[in-house]
Amino acid sequence: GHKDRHWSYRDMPEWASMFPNCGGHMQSPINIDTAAASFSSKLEPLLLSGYDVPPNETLPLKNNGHTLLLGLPNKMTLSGGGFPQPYQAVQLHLHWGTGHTRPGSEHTVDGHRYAGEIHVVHYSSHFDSFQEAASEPGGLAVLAAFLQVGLEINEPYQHILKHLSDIKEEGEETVVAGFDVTKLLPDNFDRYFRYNGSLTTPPCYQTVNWTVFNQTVRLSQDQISVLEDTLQGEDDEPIQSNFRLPQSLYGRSVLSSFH
Ligand SMILES: NS(=O)(=O)c1c(F)c(F)c(SCCc2ccc(C(=O)O)cc2)c(F)c1NC1CCCCCCC1
Ligand SMILES: [Zn+2]
Repeated sequence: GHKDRHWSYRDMPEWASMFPNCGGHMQSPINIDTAAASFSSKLEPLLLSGYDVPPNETLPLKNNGHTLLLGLPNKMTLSGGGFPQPYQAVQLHLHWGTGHTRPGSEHTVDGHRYAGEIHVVHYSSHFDSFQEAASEPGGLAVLAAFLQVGLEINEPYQHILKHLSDIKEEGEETVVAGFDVTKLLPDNFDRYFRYNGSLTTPPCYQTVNWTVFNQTVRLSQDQISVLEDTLQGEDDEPIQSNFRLPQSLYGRSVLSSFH
């Protein structure tokens, strides 16, 4: 109910009654209709600096009951990309499906749902904190890339996935050695979709500048299965299909940085 403000993907229809933003008209995720996307020459290549975290530094990795959260140093800066100002990283997390039969990306492209999706969450460097930025339009920026099943093991993802058995239970936390976080993203920073939307879970703040890479990331089937079968959330239920359904555009347009 209202007081405990706790939510789950099962009670997605109730989110708007507990968190008013979730019922707004600029919600995420969305289905990206590639034919309806309009090219914008303002969408220059993304510039990521400070993402190569030295191995002698550690990053916190937490099972927060909804996903795996990797805490990021806010020296990691996102700029270029037609952004009005630079953004600083907060955390990254993943969304996935169930039993490699039901895929779990949040965004879909021409109705296609991918196996999973990575989100790197940032806040505008105009503000001193995530919370402050979260209440301003464009205050937040999330980089999203689709995870697909490929034939090879993805070593950079293994750097995180190898720790999941240590944080099976909700609330458990461990640390991973610093590494180049850009290696979790596609290598083409020039081709992406752009639209204004929201966080995809409560509190659903409608202040997110979304960037969805056109190129996907490939993980092995085993790696996707580790993601789907390891972490447990509330009452030891496995965390699976932790994605929100697509939201209406209500007239919003999706831009693309490429023809
Ligand atoms: N796709 S998304 O970016 O909206 C998103 C999700 F879909 C998410 F599912 C999540 S996880 C749920 C929110 C949450 C819960 C607990 C903790 C903690 O114990 O530290 C942290 C966060 C999640 F953390 C995020 N990103 C968060 C959104 C809400 C809270 C503010 C933190 C940064 C962005
Ligand atoms: Zn997310």
